[in-house]
Amino acid sequence: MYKEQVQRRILTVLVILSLGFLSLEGWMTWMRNQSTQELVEYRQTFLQQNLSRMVTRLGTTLRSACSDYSLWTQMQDFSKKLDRHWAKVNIDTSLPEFGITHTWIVNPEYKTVYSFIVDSLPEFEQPLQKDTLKSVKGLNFYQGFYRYKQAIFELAACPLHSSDDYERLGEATGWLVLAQPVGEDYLEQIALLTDSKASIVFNNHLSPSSTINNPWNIRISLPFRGASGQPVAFLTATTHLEDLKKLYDASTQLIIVNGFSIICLLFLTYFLLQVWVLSPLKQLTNSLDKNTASELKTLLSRDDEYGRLASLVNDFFRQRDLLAAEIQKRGQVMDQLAQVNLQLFDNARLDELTQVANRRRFDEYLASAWNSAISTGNPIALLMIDLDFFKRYNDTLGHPEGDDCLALVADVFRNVVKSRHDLLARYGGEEFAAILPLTDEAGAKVLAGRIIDVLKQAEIPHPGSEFQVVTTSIGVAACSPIPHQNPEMLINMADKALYEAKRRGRNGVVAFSELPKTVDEDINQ
Ligand SMILES: Nc1nc2c(ncn2[C@@H]2O[C@H](COP(=O)(O)OP(=O)(O)OP(=O)(O)O)[C@@H](O)[C@H]2O)c(=O)[nH]1
Repeated sequence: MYKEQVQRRILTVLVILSLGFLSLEGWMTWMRNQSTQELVEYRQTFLQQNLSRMVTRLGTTLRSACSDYSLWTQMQDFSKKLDRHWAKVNIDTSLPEFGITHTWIVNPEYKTVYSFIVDSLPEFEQPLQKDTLKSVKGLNFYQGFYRYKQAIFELAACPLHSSDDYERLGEATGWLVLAQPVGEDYLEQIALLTDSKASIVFNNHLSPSSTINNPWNIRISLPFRGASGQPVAFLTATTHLEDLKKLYDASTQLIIVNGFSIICLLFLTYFLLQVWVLSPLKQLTNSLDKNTASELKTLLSRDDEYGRLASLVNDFFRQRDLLAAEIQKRGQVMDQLAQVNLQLFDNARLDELTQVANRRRFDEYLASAWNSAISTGNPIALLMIDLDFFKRYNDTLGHPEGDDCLALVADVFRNVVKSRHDLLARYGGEEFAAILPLTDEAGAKVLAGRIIDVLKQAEIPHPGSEFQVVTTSIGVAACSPIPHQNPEMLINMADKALYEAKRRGRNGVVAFSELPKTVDEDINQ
């Protein structure tokens, strides 16, 4: 089974691209956060610096204004005008691009307020006069006395205008409010003057703070210090970074849309690769796997590289089929040739007249059976079969009849010598031989006797023979050969026995073992 490497590689590339793009997205997000953070910090710093500058300038100017403060006028009007929101005064300064709002907050709990104002306030005993506190160096001041948590405060409020000394801060409108605790008696004096007992709950009090209460709303408070260096008021500025927030949200959206688009793009890429590359590739490999061109049908109609490839594979299959048919045909021819060869081989080892094995086949088979007997230790026997008075047969009946007789006798012998291991051969002329592997002398003698009997029963007429029918004499020899002995020995033994059978009157069987001892010695010499 092969591995689908192409698909795996494409997926790997797509995964790497995804990771790359996601890293890019991460980097973009980080950069966005970083630059936003820098902008926020920049604005914060700017705000802080600006506030510091304002506090310094306001302090200087107020100090100078308060030093000229000599008349208490419009007290009653001011008291009436004050509402409970007086303590929180908005100053719209010149930072429109940042949308900064400043808020002055007076903290009555700071006793130092008094120490700041005391240098510049007139004596309390000084009679208050109307319309004298209208303007001091371009600044209008109002004053009131109020009660807060059992304490009484004197409050000075300074409206801020764009035309005043803070014009460098831009359009500045609102109030600066300062406070100092005062005694009951002082209040009573004022009440007498104003004919009213004013009191107000300082409920809009805010604690000074310097926080960024959310990323898009910076609030900074700076202390407004009195002569002794203690904070007497706080200038609070807030800026709403809506523009930055919009930018931030837009970039977030962009990053999300980008990420989504990239993922969609990668999926689309994979889909297209699947359709254009992998699917036809699979068809091709399937076709080659299944070893058939049937899978190539749809590919063959294409006019691109896959169509060409499919056509080449198709050609390859066709040529392979042709080649296979050719190989099969040649195989058949080879089989036929082998059969002919076998036939030729057999023919070369067949006696034409009698259709039994010829002398060459006899020699080959005897050698092979002999070696096999040596290696297995089994016995092997040999019959030498010689027709009796055959010269006379030829002489009386003619040579052609002699041939027919030999063929007839061979048929008779073949019916007797028919064991799978035995071989009947024409040894030469009118002499036959039978090689009998795995047979000892006794067994061989039995078979030889049967040959004699069957031939006699065949009753082939032989006018020249004293038996009147064709008969044969058989010499039998058998042994269990050992290495270095050769089959000629067995032939000689059978020959000797045959000679003895002839000598004893023919038409009979003589075994080599029946011969006198001297013959045996001759053979072994
Ligand atoms: N027709 C024919 N005769 C053959 C053939 N081969 C050998 N002969 C004859 O067989 C005869 C053998 O004669 P001999 O060797 O004298 O032996 P015999 O006449 O059979 O006498 P004994 O063997 O002693 O019984 C010869 O006359 C050969 O010509 C053959 O193929 N065809």
